[in-house]
Amino acid sequence: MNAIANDNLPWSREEFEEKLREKGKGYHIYHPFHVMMYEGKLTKEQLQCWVANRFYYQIAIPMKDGAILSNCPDVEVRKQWIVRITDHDGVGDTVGGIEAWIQLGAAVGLSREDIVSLKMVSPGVRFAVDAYINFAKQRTWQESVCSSLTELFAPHIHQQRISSWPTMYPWIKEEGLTYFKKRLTEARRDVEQGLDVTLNYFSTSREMQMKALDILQFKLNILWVIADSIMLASTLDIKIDGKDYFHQPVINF
Ligand SMILES: O=C(O)c1cc(C(=O)O)c2c(n1)C(=O)C(=O)c1cc(C(=O)O)[nH]c1-2
Repeated sequence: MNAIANDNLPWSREEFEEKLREKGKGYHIYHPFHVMMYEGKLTKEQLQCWVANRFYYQIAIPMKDGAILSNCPDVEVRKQWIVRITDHDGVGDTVGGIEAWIQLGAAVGLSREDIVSLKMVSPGVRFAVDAYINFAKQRTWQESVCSSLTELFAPHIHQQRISSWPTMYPWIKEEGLTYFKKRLTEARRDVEQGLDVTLNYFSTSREMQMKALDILQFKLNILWVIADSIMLASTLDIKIDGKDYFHQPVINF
């Protein structure tokens, strides 16, 4: 077998997983805004801006997972996947991730209304998050499952916040960390399922494996653009007619 032919063979399951994990080099943990957050360099207003904007991602996740379920004919996959929705929405009296995120808002000094009104959400964040939901609506369920694999890298960023915030931002109330503590275990469980589906479905050819890497890159880009938009919205104080430029309603020309 010559070298060219070898290039076209699918990677082994282990090699493929390694390639997916290598994508972690582009995770938003390395975005300047998240680096500043970890290093304690954000102001209270910047952290509030991040919490209010990220809420738009939080409420999108169950809708994205609902879209995956609607495209998935496999009962066994659905039985596991549905837990992702209740993780965020809650079940009965058990508080879910969305409510925990509102509590994070309170811990950084935002009211419930500040958060749920979405009035602080920048257009760039809306655009990026909506692209994630649309991807899940339009693509096969396996491709959408693959796009969730940024969660491979999420426990690291959650752990960073749990470790650094008490020292770097002592003014944040302790309940603010509840969401991240909750996600540590949930994300590890989610990743096992997502990785298993991806390694099975995309392993039929090198071309399919490359497609999976592209999908993961698409999702990394979404997270990166969310951080870009939040950084811009929270760093620049641009006013037009006395109103914040980033929160302008529709402008009619
Ligand atoms: O705080 C973060 O940096 C971060 C990143 C990600 C991610 O990597 O997509 C998720 C979360 N948090 C998260 O809390 C969460 O519930 C979640 C679900 C998903 C997904 O794609 O289904 N990603 C993430």
